[in-house]
Amino acid sequence: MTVMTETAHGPWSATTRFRHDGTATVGNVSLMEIVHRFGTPLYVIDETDVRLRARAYRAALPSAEIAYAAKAFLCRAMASWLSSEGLSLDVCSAGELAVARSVGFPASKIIFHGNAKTPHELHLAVEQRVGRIVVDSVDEIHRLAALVPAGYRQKVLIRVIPDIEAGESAAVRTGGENQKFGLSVATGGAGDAVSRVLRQPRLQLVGLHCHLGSQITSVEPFERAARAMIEHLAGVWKTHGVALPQLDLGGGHGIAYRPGDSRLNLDAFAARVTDAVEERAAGLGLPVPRLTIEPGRAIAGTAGVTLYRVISVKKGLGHTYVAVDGGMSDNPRPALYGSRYEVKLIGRASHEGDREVTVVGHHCEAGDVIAEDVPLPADLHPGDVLAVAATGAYHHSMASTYNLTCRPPVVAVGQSKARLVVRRESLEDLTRRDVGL
Ligand SMILES: Cc1ncc(COP(=O)(O)O)c(C=O)c1O
Ligand SMILES: N[C@@H](CCCC[NH3+])C(=O)O
Repeated sequence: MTVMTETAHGPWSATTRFRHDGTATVGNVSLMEIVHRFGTPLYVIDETDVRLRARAYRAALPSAEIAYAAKAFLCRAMASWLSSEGLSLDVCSAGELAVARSVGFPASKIIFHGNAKTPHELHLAVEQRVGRIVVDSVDEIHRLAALVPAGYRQKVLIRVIPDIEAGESAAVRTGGENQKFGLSVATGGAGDAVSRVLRQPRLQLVGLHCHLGSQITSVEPFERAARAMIEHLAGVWKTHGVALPQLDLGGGHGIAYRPGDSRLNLDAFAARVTDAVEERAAGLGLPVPRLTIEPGRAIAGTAGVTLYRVISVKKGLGHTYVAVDGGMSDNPRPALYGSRYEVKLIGRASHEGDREVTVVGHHCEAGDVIAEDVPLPADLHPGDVLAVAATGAYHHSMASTYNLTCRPPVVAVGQSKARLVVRRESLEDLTRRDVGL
């Protein structure tokens, strides 16, 4: 008898497969076997998918620097995969820096971001000789310069507000005026920062940075940003006689969360953004800068799957609620951004038709929803296991201990084996962190 195999893709990782008998595998490893070994809720991360995406970026933009945005998801395993794939790393906290450095991620390939880096973070960044620090305020310039020892010059980029906004929801659009990131060209703040950095003998300005927002599925705003940023680089050249060699266009590349969702087309992005940079630079007689891009979600997102156990199925007046053993503490995105997900029953076949249900979490909050109005088999019952797609980015990294819930572990799958890379938080972790009464 042949067992029908559906190749998954869409929002699922490159090696995810579903069979009609209910078997689901990632990298040839059964997800139910992972559940039996490590319990639920649990994040699975497909190492092959991460590596394939890292390679796709390097192949599409061979002369650019690809700096993975660690905020999407970072653990020591992830940092070592990215390092071995030759990527650079965008970090925005001492914690991300520490995890990356703990596996020997080269400091020279680390870019340190943040709108309010603490003095301690700046100190660590300089002490560890990170490749570049992205200046995000005028206040930061003298604070940073004072930390740089004699005989050393810290390379910096300046984050400029491109005044181009894009992204899934207002909460993740960061390229416009009147938000906390970057320096405004319109107010003269960006120009002032350039002059101040150029006057600091211990700082070396190597380029400009911008970031539009996140979960952007159209190339057009990136093309516009590329042209605008080349104009700003030309402005620096005209005013100060310095042709800055680098242009960092940030991240924000969108992925599909559900079948049929659009996502950013990487090849179109590469071709059109490269053309926009080259054409505009040629038009202004400016040397073409080297591009850096900082994709986070587009590298980690589809590599992740969250597995939950169903605790109860409750029929309400309108909706049927399927409650699982996780929720907004492992996935706050529906509550924060109204994000929608693809959910599948795994581990058994169902011959019942689907009905629309709302998958909710176990937290003490009405907005604790994982997936609203999703089709799932009508005979779903407690004990069933559900898989939620595309949870590799901004899930583990945004997890909380709300209701004093233990954060789930991360299990990596690679070379046909599953291994624990981040352990499950324990009740002892939660009680021992309190040090006084
Ligand atoms: C400066 C910067 N770079 C890169 C990213 C990564 O974004 P994404 O995961 O959407 O690619 C972000 C977050 O939006 C960011 O703020
Ligand atoms: N946390 C957001 C993305 C923010 C990107 C960081 N600037 C999300 O889950 O979609």
